[in-house]
This record gives sequence, structure tokens and C-alpha cells, in this order.
Amino acid sequence: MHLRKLEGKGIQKGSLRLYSGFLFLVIVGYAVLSMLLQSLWMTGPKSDALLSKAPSLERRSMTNLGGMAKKSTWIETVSVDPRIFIVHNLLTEEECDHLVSLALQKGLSASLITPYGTNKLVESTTRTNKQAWLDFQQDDVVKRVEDKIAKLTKTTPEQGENLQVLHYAKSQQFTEHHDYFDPATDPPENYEKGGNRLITVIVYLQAAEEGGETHFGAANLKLTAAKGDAVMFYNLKHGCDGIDPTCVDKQTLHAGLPPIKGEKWVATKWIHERGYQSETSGGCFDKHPKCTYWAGKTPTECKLNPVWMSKNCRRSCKICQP
Ligand SMILES: O=C(O)CCC(=O)C(=O)O
Ligand SMILES: [Fe+2]
Repeated sequence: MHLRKLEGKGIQKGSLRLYSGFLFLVIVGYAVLSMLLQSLWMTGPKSDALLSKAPSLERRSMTNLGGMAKKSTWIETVSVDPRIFIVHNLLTEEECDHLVSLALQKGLSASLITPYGTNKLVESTTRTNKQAWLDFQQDDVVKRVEDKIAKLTKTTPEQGENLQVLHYAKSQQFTEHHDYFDPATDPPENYEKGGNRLITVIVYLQAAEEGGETHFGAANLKLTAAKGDAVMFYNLKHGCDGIDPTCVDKQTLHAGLPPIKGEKWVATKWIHERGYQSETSGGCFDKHPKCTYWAGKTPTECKLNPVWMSKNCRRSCKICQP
């Protein structure tokens, strides 16, 4: 009995040591875990780190569009009135380089204008940068870029004009202008096709090392963006019809400032209120950004849903030659 009692006490002592060992491990584990959590908290969530990139901008909100590029695409509100945004990570570096090389293949040309009262084309003195028009959906990359811009702006690719690639060498510029057609002064044929220019998306393919910002004088904003980011703004007031002269947003007056150091490349997409491509060409293009995906499915939607697809996804269903 005595022995058993002693044995019992020995067992009690052993389990006590086991318990306190276990307790010690729990406490140490808890401490390590809370230190880890604390250090993560101190680094802050990713969005804060991204916000700190642009400390001079006051009003911001973000919408994560996700899945559009390898790095996630998100929108920073720079100004509410006029409506101006920076779209981060819209294009990949490869897409930017591809657009530049296509523009070089097409050949860059100076802006030509016909001065009032003459019928001679002369080089513009207000727009000294050079540019090249790409064809609509000209290859898979251009199509992907146009689809991304359509998805971003919740428009269809055919609402957009062809991409225009702009090159600014040092000191070249695009002086103050607005992108909308002014129904008070511009001839109606400019805005009858697909309506007025609702949105402008200027994708930075290469920013200048110094200078070369997109300048909104009325909004007192000088913006520049990293390669693949875009400056986006609404040329028309919200919910307004672009044929109404009071609908254009005069505060969107802007300029491409001259680079002081280095050169600048951008690609501009002007997006109309309604279908624009369909009214300007009977070309070979898709009318919906998901056409490539639907056509590529097995079995392909071109066969499963031929009536709709042959009307809206002509290019992806290979009904025509681009
Ligand atoms: O290059 C810029 O920053 C401005 C370009 C522009 O205004 C345009 O393409 O309409
Ligand atoms: Fe412009």
C-alpha cells in the first residue's frame, strides 16, 4: 500500500512535469505567434504600401479589378470633379514594348493640320510629338490590350477608336486641348458616329525621366505613371448626352508636357458613348471582350451558339480575316 502510494505520488509528479512542459510550450508558441502577427501588422496591408507610392494625391479610392494582369490591376481616384484616375498595372511590360515596336513598324509621323482659312496641310506647332495609329484588333496583343481597356471602362471594344501610340522626344509636346468634340463649335459629323468621346485612357508605355507629365491645368494636376499604368478620365459629365453642349467637362482640358530628360511613349484610347468601330468600318473584329475565350472553349461556342457568335465574335470564330 505504502509502496503503491509512493508509486502513485511518483506518477503524479511525472504527469505534473508533463503538464508544465506542455504549458511552457503553449506559452512560448503563443508568444512567437503573436510576435509574428505583430510584425505582419506593422508592415501593413499591401494596399497601404501601394498608396504610399503617390503621397501627393489627396483623394483616393481603390477598386481591385483582379485577374487582368499578373500584378493585380487597381484604380486610384485622383480627382472626383473632373473624374480622373490612375489605373495601376493595366498592361504588362511585354504588352507595352509590343505596342512601341508596332508603332515603329507603322512609322511615326508628325501631326498635320489645316489652318483655318487655308486648304494646305502643315505640321502642327501645338502638337510637336509624333504618333502612329495601330489597326483595330490588329494582332492578338493589340486585341488583348483593347479587351482589357474595354473591361476596365465597362464598354465594348468597338466603342473605342483605334489605339494611337504617341512618342515625345525631349522638348516635344502636345499643348492644351480637350479630347471631346464640342457640340457648340465642332461639326456634327465628328460626334454623330458613335456619339462623343466619353472616356480617354492614356497608357504609359514609357515615362520620361523628368517632365513629360499629363497636365490638367483646371484641376491643377500633373500626373505621370509607371510603365503599364494609365491615366484615365471622363470627358463628359456623368449620365449626360454628348450631343448636349452643356455635357462636356471643360475641366478635362489637358496637355502632354515636354520631357525634360528622357523620352516618353504613351498609347491613347478614345472611347465613344456608343459603338464606333461598327460605324466606321465593316472590318473583322469581335464585339465582346470574351469572344476569344468563348471561341477557344471545347467544344467551341462558335458551334454551340452559332447565330449569336457569328454576329458578335466574327474574328475569334474565324468567319473573316483580320
Ligand atoms: O501624352 C499625354 O500625356 C497626353 C496625350 C493626350 O492628351 C491624348 O492623346 O489625347
Ligand atoms: Fe488628349
